[in-house]
Amino acid sequence: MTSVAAYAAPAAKAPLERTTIERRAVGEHDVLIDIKYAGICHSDIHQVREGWGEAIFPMVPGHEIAGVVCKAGPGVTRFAVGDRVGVGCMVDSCRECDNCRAGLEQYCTGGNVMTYNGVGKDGRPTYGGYSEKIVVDENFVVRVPDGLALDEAAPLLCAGITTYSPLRHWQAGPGKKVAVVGLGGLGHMAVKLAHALGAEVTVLSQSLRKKDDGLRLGADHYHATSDPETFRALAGRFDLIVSTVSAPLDFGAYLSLLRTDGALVNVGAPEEPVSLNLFSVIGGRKTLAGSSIGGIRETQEMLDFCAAHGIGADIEVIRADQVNEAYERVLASDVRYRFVIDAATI
Ligand SMILES: NC(=O)c1ccc[n+]([C@@H]2O[C@H](COP(=O)([O-])OP(=O)(O)OC[C@H]3O[C@@H](n4cnc5c(N)ncnc54)[C@H](O)[C@@H]3O)[C@@H](O)[C@H]2O)c1
Ligand SMILES: [Zn+2]
Repeated sequence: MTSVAAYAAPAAKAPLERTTIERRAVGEHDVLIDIKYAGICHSDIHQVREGWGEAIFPMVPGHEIAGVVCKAGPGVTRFAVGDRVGVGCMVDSCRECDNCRAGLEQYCTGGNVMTYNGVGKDGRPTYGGYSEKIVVDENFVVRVPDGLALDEAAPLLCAGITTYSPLRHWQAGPGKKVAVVGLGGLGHMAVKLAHALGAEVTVLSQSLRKKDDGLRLGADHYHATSDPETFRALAGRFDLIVSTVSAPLDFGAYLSLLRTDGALVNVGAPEEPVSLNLFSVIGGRKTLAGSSIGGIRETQEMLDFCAAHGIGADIEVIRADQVNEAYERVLASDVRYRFVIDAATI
């Protein structure tokens, strides 16, 4: 066991504070990662506040981890000391179910191990990326390509893969009209990725406040959802809508923007249920779907795609002692577009 410094919430809704946690000894197939940067995802805030239900405390959040391998177990074959690597939302899975075998570890039916707020195969709680070091099985570690800076790469490990996976699955590309709802951490990555995949991209944001940013990120069009005219003008327009909003939405209104056979894929994870008049999917044979992060193989594919297209996240690097303030700013939609903790300040 190794003691490392970390930022943890001691109880639900409590501010995060500096503390010390134990990391397991580096096993046969493990790597020890010197964490350089950890992104702040809205999911961290949902969980620290127990918005998704009972959670495990103390909680060290953080599932957008970028760092450098500083030790490798004797059985490690894919990584060596000095390699630049990333870890996302999962650190293990059953590895035997159909989904794991298909590279869809995020849909593991045997129980996967989340990077934090989970229980590891050793029976101990898992602690995430707001810490100096982490020990992870090499099968749940991905390589950060040389062209990507580690600070801009960290958010790709969740915000990047969560938007890349549905864009690929629903075949965003040339000739497709894609809308992105919400321009936060996930939303700004969805815009960059959909644009790089060749789709025509529209941002649907509450106001026009971030319009210049949206166009710079790669959007072709930008509309305010607070303006009822938006829903009249864009009715029946899109092949695919990706909603990244962290609060409940009127999905019926957004479904009306799809063309026949279009799909609205929700990746936002609001704390409250939503209701829907099912006539919104019956007319036009529409799909309302969800999607969770992405598998390990697809996460590597996404990082390679980002490196090939020069895509990183737009970030604001902060000191670890600014984390509570950053949470308030995320909740107030005051982030452009991801806070990233400099782990050297932990
Ligand atoms: N499905 C997954 O695998 C997965 C992965 C990561 C995050 N999430 C969830 O996705 C959500 C977004 O995460 P994030 O880190 O991007 O959060 P964020 O706070 O950075 O972004 C959310 C954005 O939605 C905007 N918004 C809020 N209400 C809106 C509305 N009515 N219309 C349009 N925009 C609105 C906010 O202003 C903000 O820009 C969270 O609920 C998070 O838990 C899901
Ligand atoms: Zn996340």
